[in-house]
Amino acid sequence: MADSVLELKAVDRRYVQGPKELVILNGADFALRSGEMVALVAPSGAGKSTLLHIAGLLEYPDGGDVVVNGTSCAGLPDEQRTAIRRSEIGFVYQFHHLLPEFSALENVMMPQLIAGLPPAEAKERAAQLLAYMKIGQRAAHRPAELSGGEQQRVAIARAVANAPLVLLADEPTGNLDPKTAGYVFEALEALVRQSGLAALIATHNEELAARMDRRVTLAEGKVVPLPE
Ligand SMILES: Nc1ncnc2c1ncn2[C@@H]1O[C@H](COP(=O)(O)OP(=O)(O)OP(=O)(O)O)[C@@H](O)[C@H]1O
Repeated sequence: MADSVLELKAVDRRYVQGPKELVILNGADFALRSGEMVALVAPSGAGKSTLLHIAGLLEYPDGGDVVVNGTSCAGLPDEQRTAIRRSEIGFVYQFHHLLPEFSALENVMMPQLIAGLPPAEAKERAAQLLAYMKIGQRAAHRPAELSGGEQQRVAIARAVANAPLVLLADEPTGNLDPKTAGYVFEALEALVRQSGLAALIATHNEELAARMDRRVTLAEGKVVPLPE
C-alpha cells in the first residue's frame, strides 16, 4: 500500500462566471496518509465541495493530478476512474442520497452488488455495517421512514460497504441538530478507526474538527494546515 492513500498534486480548478474567472484551487497539494482522519474547515464558498469532488474523481481538475493509492489518475480513461472510485473511495454527502424505493439494508447492499459480490455476502456485510452503526433494527425501513440521523448512518454504512481505502465526507452532519450530529459523528469516527480507513471530512463544526488527527483549510487556492 502506498504511504499516502490519496494525494492532490498541484491541482487547479477555476470556474468561469460571465466575464470573470473564479479561481478555487490554484496549485493545491495535499496528502492523506493511511488511517488518518483530517478535517477540512473553510468558510462557505471556499471550495471544500470542489476539492472533495476532485479528490473523489467525481470532477476533473483543470490542471494537476489526483493520485489514489499510488495510481495517477490524470489522463486515465473515464472507465478506469470510475473503477478506482468504486473500489477505493467512499463518499458521504450532507444529504444522504439514499435510493428512496429501497430499504436501508438494500441501500447498503447496492454498491456491493454493483461490485459483483454474491447477494448473500452483500446482505451479511450490509447487516453487520448497519448493526455497527447502531441502526440494525431499522434495516427493513425505507429512507423516508428514518430520521435524519438514521439516514446519515445508513449513508455512512453504504459509503464503506465496498471497503474503500478513503472516505470523503462533505458536511456529513451539517443537516443535523447538534446532539444528533454528535452521535452520528461518533459512529462515523468509530467505523473509520476500526476499519483503518483514511478520511477527509469537510465540516463547519469546530468541535468535531478538533477530534480529528489534523485540520486543514483552503487559502488562496491552496490546502494549508490549521494551527493545533
Ligand atoms: N459549476 C460551477 N460553476 C460556477 N461556479 C461554481 C460551480 N461550482 C461551484 N462554484 C463556485 O465555486 C465556489 C466554491 O464552491 P464549493 O461548493 O466548492 O464551496 P464550499 O466551500 O463547499 O461551500 P459550502 O460550505 O457553502 O458548501 C463557490 O463560490 C461556488 O459558487
